[in-house]
Amino acid sequence: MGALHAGHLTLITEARRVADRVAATIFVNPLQFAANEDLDRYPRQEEKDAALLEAAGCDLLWLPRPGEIYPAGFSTTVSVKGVSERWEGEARPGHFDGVATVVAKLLCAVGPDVALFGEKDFQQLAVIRRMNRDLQLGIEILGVPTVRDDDGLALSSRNAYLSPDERQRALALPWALNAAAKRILDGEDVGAVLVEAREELLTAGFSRVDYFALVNALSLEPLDRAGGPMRLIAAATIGRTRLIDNIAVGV
Ligand SMILES: Nc1ncnc2c1ncn2[C@@H]1O[C@H](COP(=O)(O)OP(=O)(O)OP(=O)(O)O)[C@@H](O)[C@H]1O
Ligand SMILES: CC(C)(CO)[C@@H](O)C(=O)[O-]
Ligand code: BAL
Repeated sequence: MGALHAGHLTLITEARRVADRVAATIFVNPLQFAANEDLDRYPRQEEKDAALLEAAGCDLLWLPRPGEIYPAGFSTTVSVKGVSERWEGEARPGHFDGVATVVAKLLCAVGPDVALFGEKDFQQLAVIRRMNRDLQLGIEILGVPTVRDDDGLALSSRNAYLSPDERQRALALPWALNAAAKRILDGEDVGAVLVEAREELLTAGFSRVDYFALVNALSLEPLDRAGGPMRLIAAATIGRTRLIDNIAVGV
């Protein structure tokens, strides 16, 4: 969606390692924003982004206009059930329909062999993998580990909304995830760890925690005790900014 940072550029670097030619799209997709969300203020800097992509080794940039993607009369929705329903799906109703619809269109238009997405949007990656399998698009979907600032905050275009004070307080999110992961691996009660993590975020200055959950890393189903491939996922709001983050638990 643009306003590129080192996380996005890592997708290009990784793509270069696995493919001869690399294409990127920048499209702030209206379909995945609810009416009360930040579509209008989402940062846009297309010329700077184009230069960053070129320097990172991207061969082709497609910047579609909304009317190219959604011409008059557009009537199709791609809706992935199951894995999209909880967490972001609950907090942002309709969001994953918007994501799946646009990603299906972008992938069909570009026709890549491989497509790379960031693990920062962990549930989004799971939704796209499911769609790719269900629609038999035959694309190899690769997840790229989250790129963080030196102090641990996951890079996100939305970090630009944070005041210096909020930016400092936002560190509580990766800290709470890391602390909770250690405690779960140490065998502490999962329910108690998750409740305390929410409290830590509220104490640090987050006004709202949409979820702080231990999930199966493949199905995104909630876990009330440790076992199998595990991921901690969280979404919380500080000031006017909603941040998401996640980490692997174990391995
Ligand atoms: N810190 C990061 N590390 C790795 N990949 C990332 C990171 N941030 C975003 N990405 C990936 O880049 C792609 C484009 O994401 P998008 O344009 O929504 O950026 P974003 O920085 O996540 O923005 P926002 O936080 O505002 O949603 C997605 O596949 C996303 O998962
Ligand atoms: C996958 C995506 C490009 C769909 O608009 C967007 O949600 C993103 O950038 O993460
Ligand atoms: N980074 C996922 C896209 C969104 O938040 O709308």
